[in-house]
Amino acid sequence: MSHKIQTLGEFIIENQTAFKYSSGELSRLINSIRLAAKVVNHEVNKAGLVDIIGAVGDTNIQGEDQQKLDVYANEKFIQTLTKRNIVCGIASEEEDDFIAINSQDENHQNKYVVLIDPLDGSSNIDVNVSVGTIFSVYRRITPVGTPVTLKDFLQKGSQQVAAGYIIYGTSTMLVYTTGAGVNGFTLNPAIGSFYLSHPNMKFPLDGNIYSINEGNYSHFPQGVKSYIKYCQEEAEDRPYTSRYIGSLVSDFHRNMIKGGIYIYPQSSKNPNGKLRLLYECNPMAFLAEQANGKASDGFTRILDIQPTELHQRVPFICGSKNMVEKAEAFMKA
Ligand SMILES: O=P(O)(O)OC[C@H]1O[C@](O)(COP(=O)(O)O)[C@@H](O)[C@@H]1O
Ligand SMILES: [Mg+2]
Ligand SMILES: [Mg+2]
Repeated sequence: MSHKIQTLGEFIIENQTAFKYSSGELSRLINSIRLAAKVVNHEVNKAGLVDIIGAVGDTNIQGEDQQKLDVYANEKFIQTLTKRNIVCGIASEEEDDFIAINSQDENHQNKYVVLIDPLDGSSNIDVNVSVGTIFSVYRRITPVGTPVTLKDFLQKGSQQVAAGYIIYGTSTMLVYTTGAGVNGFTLNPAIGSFYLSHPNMKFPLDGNIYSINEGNYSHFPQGVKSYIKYCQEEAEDRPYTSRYIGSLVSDFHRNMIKGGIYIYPQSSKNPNGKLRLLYECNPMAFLAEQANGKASDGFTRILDIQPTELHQRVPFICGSKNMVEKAEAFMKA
């Protein structure tokens, strides 16, 4: 008889006590994200058949054209978390400001805030290339019983209690950590359940895949240019392979499985880089470190950066530890 493959629901319950604040609340929160992921996955999978591709005609606070799927995913995650009375606040790439969620009994008993990138890789939606959702969870720092404040969201990444992503690709997976390693679950669309397909995921210490948008090469700092040259010409363990999907979640996922490095540096065009610290870099950095990888802005550990704004951007280097340290050495040279 083949061995039982654990479902995500079973895994959440069985690992609840491993979590130092375990009261079942975080488990209910992850379960809500699981539900919203299935709803969004259903729409992503038929993008092209239904009127869900293309822009809505509005721009978000990032100055980006909001895609219909950005808005749809944003609504579904916020609705699902709000209706389940599980969080006291939500911040999203698609929302100008954070949303305070008052628990039905108006005494603000919920302890967690969630930060999301509802649809990551928006430029790939219309061309049928894998996209994702990214989430980050913190315990509030303001007293329970009082309205949530910006302070509850501007916590260092090292304070995260959970983080993860959903990748809508050749298969749909939910990958997350609560600080006890990283586990990946694949959705069986026929049954509608996520199964533990990738237990205890780890970045290989080394790899030969580098992911960076070389189209911006001329705008990069010298250190980044030198690292790209190193990957192309000088690395002893060549050949290196350049792979860039243009969806952070997908590039990260591949690099975690195969070994590799993802870089979105500062440039003369984007002095602080492009990616958002709170709902892109912090959750991916927490996952990377929990999977033996590393993440920095070239100089400082991402999880040690003190956030100052909800939508602030930071340069981002993330992946196999030895490769990140090599790139950092070029940045510091
Ligand atoms: O097209 P560029 O400049 O290379 O940027 C691609 C990067 O931007 C992103 O699409 C930003 O995320 P959003 O799609 O959520 O805005 C990342 O997923 C991706 O790695
Ligand atoms: Mg994104
Ligand atoms: Mg997005």
